[in-house]
Amino acid sequence: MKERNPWHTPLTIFIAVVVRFSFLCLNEINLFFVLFCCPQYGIVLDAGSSHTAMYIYEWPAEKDNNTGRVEQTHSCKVKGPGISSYASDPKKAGQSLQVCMKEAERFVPSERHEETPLYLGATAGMRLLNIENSTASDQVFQAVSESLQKSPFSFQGARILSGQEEGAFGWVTVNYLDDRLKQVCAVDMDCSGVTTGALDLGGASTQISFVSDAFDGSESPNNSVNFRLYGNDYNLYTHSFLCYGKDQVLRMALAHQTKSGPGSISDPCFHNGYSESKNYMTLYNSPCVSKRKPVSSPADFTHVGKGNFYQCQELVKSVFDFTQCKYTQCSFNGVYQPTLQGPFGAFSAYYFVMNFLNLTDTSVPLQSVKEALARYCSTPWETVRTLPHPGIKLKYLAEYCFSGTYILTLLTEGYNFTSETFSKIRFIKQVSSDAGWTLGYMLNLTNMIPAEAPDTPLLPHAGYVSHVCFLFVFYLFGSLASPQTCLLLCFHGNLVPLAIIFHSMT
Ligand SMILES: Nc1ccn([C@@H]2O[C@H](COP(=O)(O)OP(=O)(O)O)[C@@H](O)[C@H]2O)c(=O)n1
Ligand SMILES: [Ca+2]
Repeated sequence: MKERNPWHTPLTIFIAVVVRFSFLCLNEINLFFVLFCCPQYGIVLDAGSSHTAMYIYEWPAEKDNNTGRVEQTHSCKVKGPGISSYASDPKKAGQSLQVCMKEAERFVPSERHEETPLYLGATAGMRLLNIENSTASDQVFQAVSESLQKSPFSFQGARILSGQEEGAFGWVTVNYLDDRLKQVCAVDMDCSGVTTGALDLGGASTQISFVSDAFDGSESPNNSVNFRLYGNDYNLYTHSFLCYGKDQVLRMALAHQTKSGPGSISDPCFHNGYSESKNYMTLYNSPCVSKRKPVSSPADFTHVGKGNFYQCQELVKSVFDFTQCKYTQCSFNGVYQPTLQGPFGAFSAYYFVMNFLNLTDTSVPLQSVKEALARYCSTPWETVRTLPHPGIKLKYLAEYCFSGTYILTLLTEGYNFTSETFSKIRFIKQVSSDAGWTLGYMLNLTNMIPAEAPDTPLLPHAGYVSHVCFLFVFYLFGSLASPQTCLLLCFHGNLVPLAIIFHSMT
C-alpha cells in the first residue's frame, strides 16, 4: 500500500498556500512601489558667473535606478546676477536664492523634503572672485550656506567646482542624456568612439571635453579624467579656459582696443550706429583684464559700433595666444589638445547665442554660417534695436554679433574645428533635462551611475503594465471557465509571469 506523505495534511497545504500567496503579493507590491511610487528627488544650484539656476531632478525609488532615467522636473532662474556679484554685500547672495528655494518646497512633496539632497556648485565667477579676493569669496559662501541650511532639504554643501570637474560633469550629462553610457561593450572592445564630446560656453569660462583615441593622458596628465561607468572605461580629455567665457572675452576684446586709454573706440563687433558711454573702472574690474588697465585714461569712453564681422574676427583672434606649444599639438594659450573626435554637443551660451542668430543648423556649410553672421553684424543698430525681440534686454541684443563671432572663432581657430567637423556639432539646450554640468554632478554625488554594468535591468514600466494586463486577461478567462479554475489561477496562475519577473530581477 502506498505510504501517505505526512506533509499532505489540510493544515500544511493551507499554510503553504498562504505563505506562497503572501510572497507573491509582497513581490507585486514591491515591484509596484519601485516602478510607480515614491520617486526620489535631488536639487542642484548652478551658481554661474552671470546668474544662478536651480534644477530639481526626480528618479524612481530604486537606488540603482536601472528602471528609468533621472529626469529634470523643474528649474528656477534666480532673479539678479550671479553670487560672485554680491562680494560687497554677501548677505544678499543668500537672500537671492530664497524665491527659488520656496519654489522647490512646492515641487518636492513635503514628505520627501528631509531626505532630498541639496547641492550648490559655483563655477568661474566664484573662481575669479576667489583669485581676486578670497575673503569676499568665503563670505559669499558663508551667506549662501546659511541661507540654504534654512531650507527643509538635506543641504550637502556649497563649493567651487574646478574647471576640470565642470568639464567632466558636463560630458557625463550629455552622454547620460544621449544614452551613450549604458552600451555594453564586448571584452577588449573600445567603446570610446561612441561618446559625445561636450562644449560648454559660460560667461567667465569655457570647457571642452571629449574622448579621443589619440589621447591616453600621458602627454598632458592635467587634462585627463578617468571614469568607469556601467562597466566601460573612459579616458576623457577635458580643459577649462578661465576668462574665455563670452563675457570675459568681451572685456578682453575691449581691453585690447582701450590699452592706450582713448576717449572713444570704434568697435567692429558692435552694430553700426551703436554708441554707449562705458566706464574704465567697471571694464577693468576683473582679474582677466585688470593687469592691462591703462595707466592714464579718462573715467569713461564712448563705445561706438562699426559692424564688420571680418574685422571683428581679427580682433577676437587677438585674445588667443597661438605662439607657444610645448606639446605635439595645442588648442591655444599653450594648452594641449588631442585631435577632435566624435560628435559634439554645444550648450549654455553656445546654444543661446546660435539659437538667437538662427544658426544652430550645422548641416549648413561653415562658410555660409559665417556669411549669415557677417550680414547680421552689418545690420544697423537702429534696425536690430527696433525689431521685436521679446524679453531680450538691449545690452544683450547689442552683444550677439560679438558673441557669434567669438563662438565661430573659438571653435575654428581655437579648437581647430574644420568645415567638415563643424557639422558634427549639435547646439543643444535640452534633451529631456537641460544640458550642463549639474545633472552629471548629482549623478556622481548620489552614486547613481554604477561603475559596473548591472546584470539585467528590472522590468521597465511598459513591462509592468503588460505584466498586469497579462494577469488580468488570464484571470478573466479563468473566471469564465469555472469558479474553481479562477481560485486555482489566483493562487498559481501568476506564477508564470512572476517567474519571468523573478528571472529578470535576479
Ligand atoms: N538666455 C540666456 C542665458 C544665459 N546666457 C549667457 O550664458 C552665459 C552663462 O554663463 P554662466 O553664468 O553659466 O557662467 P560660467 O560660470 O559658466 O562661466 C552668460 O554669458 C549669459 O549671458 C545667454 O546668452 N542667454
Ligand atoms: Ca555655466
